[in-house]
Amino acid sequence: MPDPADNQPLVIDAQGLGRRFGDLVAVRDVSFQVRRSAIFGLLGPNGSGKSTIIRMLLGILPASEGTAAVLGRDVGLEAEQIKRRVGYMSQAFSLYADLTVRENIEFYGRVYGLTPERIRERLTELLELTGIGDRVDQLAGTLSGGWKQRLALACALVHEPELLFLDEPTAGIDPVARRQLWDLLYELSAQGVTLFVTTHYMDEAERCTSVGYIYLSRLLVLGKPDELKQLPEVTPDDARRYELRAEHPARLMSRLREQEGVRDATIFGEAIHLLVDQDRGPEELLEPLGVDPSKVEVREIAPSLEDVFVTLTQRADNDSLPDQLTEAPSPAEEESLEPTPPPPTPTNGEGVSKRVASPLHGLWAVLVKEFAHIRRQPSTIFFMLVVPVMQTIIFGYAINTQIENIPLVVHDLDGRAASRELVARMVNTRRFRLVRKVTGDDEFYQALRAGVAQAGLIIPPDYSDRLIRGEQAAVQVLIDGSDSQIATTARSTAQLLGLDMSINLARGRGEALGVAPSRDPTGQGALPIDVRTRLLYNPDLESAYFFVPGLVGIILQLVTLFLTSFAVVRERELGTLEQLFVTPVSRAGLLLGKLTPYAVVGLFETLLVLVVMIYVFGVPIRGDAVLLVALAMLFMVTSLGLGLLVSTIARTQVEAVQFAFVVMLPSVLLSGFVFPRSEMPLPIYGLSFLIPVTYFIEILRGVILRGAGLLDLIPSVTGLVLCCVVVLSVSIGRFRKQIE
Ligand SMILES: Nc1ncnc2c1ncn2[C@@H]1O[C@H](COP(=O)(O)OP(=O)(O)OP(=O)(O)O)[C@@H](O)[C@H]1O
Repeated sequence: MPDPADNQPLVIDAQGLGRRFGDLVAVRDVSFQVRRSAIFGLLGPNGSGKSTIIRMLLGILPASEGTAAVLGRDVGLEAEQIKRRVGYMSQAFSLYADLTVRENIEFYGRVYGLTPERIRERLTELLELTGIGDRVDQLAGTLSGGWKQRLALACALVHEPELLFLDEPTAGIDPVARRQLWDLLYELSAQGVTLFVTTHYMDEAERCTSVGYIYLSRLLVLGKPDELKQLPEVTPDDARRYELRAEHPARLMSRLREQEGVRDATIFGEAIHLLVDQDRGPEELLEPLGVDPSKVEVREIAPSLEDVFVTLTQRADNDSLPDQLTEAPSPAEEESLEPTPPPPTPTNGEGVSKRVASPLHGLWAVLVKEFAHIRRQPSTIFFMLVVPVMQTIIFGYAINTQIENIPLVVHDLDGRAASRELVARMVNTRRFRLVRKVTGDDEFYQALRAGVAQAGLIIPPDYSDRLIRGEQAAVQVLIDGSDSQIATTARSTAQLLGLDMSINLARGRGEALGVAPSRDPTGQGALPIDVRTRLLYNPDLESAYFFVPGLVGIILQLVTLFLTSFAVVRERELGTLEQLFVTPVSRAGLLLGKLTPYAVVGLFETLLVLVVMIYVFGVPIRGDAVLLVALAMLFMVTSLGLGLLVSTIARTQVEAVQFAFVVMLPSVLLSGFVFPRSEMPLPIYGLSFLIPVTYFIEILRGVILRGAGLLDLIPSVTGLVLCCVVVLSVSIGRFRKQIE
């Protein structure tokens, strides 16, 4: 009689599905169909490919071969549309342990776009359905295994899916909880929900309307449980199946296996299932073994599903991998309910080293294990090799504490040979590098405020005239005092140069030609050239002025980078990210939702650090504080992007720390935070332009110390905007709603 269920529409249609992970074939040419309201059970031993099939059907893992349609849509092309209509309960507990039962359900309700009212209704319905109402305010992490599964089921059902995937829903829970969960599944099936369940338990397979058995990545058999039991290859016409109950079944089974006519003997609980030639009765088999038939309960039986799978597995082994698997236990044996007797304990200490434990006992074992960990974790090797090389290069090559090339702006109002010589002498000291010649005061001060120059030379219009007249000529050297190290060098170099030129002049002209020595305005004898230095912005040369603003940038980057990369990687490790991937939450929604809280935290952190800077270190903000906070936000977004980038590379939290450290190292050492960038060799100096915090430190020092405005900061702001765009595009581009 045709089964009405066969007329139901197709819900899953998989054709030739395959998936490879490198050389490993996890799923090979799997085809099957599931119709509406069915409870489809996918069985198979560990690692046979069940979870991989579910992930492909959910669209979170691309198939290497074949196609699949779920609810009439192609999983490869229309995964997002499918996600609204399916639910998924993953193998591991993947809910938020630090949220309560209610909060978890509400969260998933929101993710699926339910209105607050509908969420309230669904919460009540789901609490009732799963019976978890008493624990609604308990933290999910503190629930016992069975209750966790019910909560996971409630979350998977919040949006009333038409199709529900359950990956080993009853693994690790007690028999009563298992039964209760299955009662729930029946109820759902009666309501028209299609269920796709993977399991290891044969009794659960018996409860399914149709089952597939997957072994070594291939689907061995597919059908309704009753049909499968009638497969001719399971019980051939010339054979019979019997169940035998006797004392010591395990011992009896191995003896029976050696009997002629016995095709198969397997333990099922306390009984033995025998497949024997039709012309051999069980009594005939027991007699030669000296077993009293009256002490053995015998009955003819139909094959169970387990018999079906055991038989088919053995056939598959014989057909395809005769040598490879002859010694491996079959899956049915592994899953047999008969407890395997423990290996005999050596009573006289046989096999155990009798040597007295040395103080270094176990060292070798631990060493071997640790090397294996290191070898298997490529990020550790990268970290161990790349970081020291980076450090060595930076410390040995890039960091030069000798100060040279201080950028100099010159405002030469005289413009004649003597003034040009002064400029040339300054540059020849190699301490200064002429970056700009200006013609107006505004331009001169702007160059210093914008940080283009750290020293400025003003030569008065009468410089040459005074020298010719033998009067003292004064020039002014203005020095940016923010970096006390640079400022001190600039000041002493300028003063020494003035002295040196004066002596030469005095010697060369005054003494030799008998010209009277230079005089100062009061008519007193004086040095011919008076170099007057003045420190701007930080006249007392407080080192806090230099370091603290830079520290604000470094701290902001450190905290946001670590928090963000951890936030994403932790979810990946816990499995909650996979759970989120199967929901219709958009990539932008997921990312913004994850990053915004950290942006808010970062904003408060910025304000806090600035307050500490002003009131604890006494470094006031000379410029516009609003501009500063706005640019700090821009930097923070970049930093969050960097965190996200790290999280797309790192698989574990340990890796996240390592990668974040790799990002932080150049940020601290090459950004100009401690060591002046102008002193770095050209390639490293060029590299420092790729580091976002370089621009932010320039901005911080500009606004805080020199009162720079937006126009002064255009180069740094442009650099930061570019970094932000690049970092965000790369990290968002790399972040996929898929398991890689
Ligand atoms: N992301 C991955 N990278 C590499 N190999 C993987 C990945 N995911 C799964 N595999 C491998 O693919 C094979 C099938 O794994 P899968 O998790 O689908 O098996 P399973 O039948 O669900 O097993 P279990 O019952 O233990 O969950 C296994 O050998 C597994 O190690």
